[in-house]
Amino acid sequence: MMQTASLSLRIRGRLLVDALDWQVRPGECWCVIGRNGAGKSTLLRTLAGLREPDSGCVRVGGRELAAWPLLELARQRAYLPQARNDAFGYCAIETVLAARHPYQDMRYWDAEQDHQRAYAALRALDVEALAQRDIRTLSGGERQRVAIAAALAQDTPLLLLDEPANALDLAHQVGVMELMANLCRRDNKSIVIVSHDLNLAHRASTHALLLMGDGRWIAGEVADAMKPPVLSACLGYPIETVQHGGRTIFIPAQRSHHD
Ligand SMILES: Nc1ncnc2c1ncn2[C@@H]1O[C@H](COP(=O)(O)OP(=O)(O)OP(=O)(O)O)[C@@H](O)[C@H]1O
Repeated sequence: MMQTASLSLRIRGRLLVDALDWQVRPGECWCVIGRNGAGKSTLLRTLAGLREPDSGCVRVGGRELAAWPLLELARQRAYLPQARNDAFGYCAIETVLAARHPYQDMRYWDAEQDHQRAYAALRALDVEALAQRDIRTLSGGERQRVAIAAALAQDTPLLLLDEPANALDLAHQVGVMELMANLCRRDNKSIVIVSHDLNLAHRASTHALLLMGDGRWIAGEVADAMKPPVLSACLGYPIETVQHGGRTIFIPAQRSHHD
């Protein structure tokens, strides 16, 4: 369970998020939606504990972020940043094994289990065959999948993912989002995903948090929060939905030539 209480975020005097009171419960998959610069990545970094709130607080498991010893916090939440500088000369399996570090001081744990978890994560992201490859020789999408595998291998109840489907081909975009939805449903994980793809987000999420860019925010179940009028206001472009095969598809409205 993750909670924010009166969380406000500011950058250079600009209010990004104003007094956010929000709860992410086990089994919930939240997508975070907003325009470029609305504050999505800033929010995720704050939730991960990598940035101080400007006011208010973030609690994980009922305890304020700052009160968690780092190693213990690393067993609570995994964070996939939007951009990475992949380390020099490491192969894929080593980067995923590094995510097991928070468990290595635990006596009941052994290296064999770490290997199993790491390989299972690579398998879940369809990159097991690349385990021995130098990270820098991987394609952008392959590297992104290895990074997601590392977040998964960290084996935390809370996952914070900044645009995980970035650079992925269509099949892997769908696959990754389905994997996340399943982790919520099956394993009761809490997941927060920043996404610019409304259709992918809608398909995988139970809830949505809309950042309006001026501090205002809207949080709720997808059926309520992802309605065209609010989404259009949030993204600054008219959005329509069509129903297709029982699914809701979001499309940018056609503007006439006279607009
Ligand atoms: N270190 C920084 N110094 C100055 N301004 C910053 C810094 N980090 C972020 N910003 C600004 O804060 C705002 C929010 O940035 P943020 O990365 O959170 O947006 P975002 O919603 O994730 O955008 P995008 O959709 O482009 O990823 C932007 O206007 C950005 O330029």
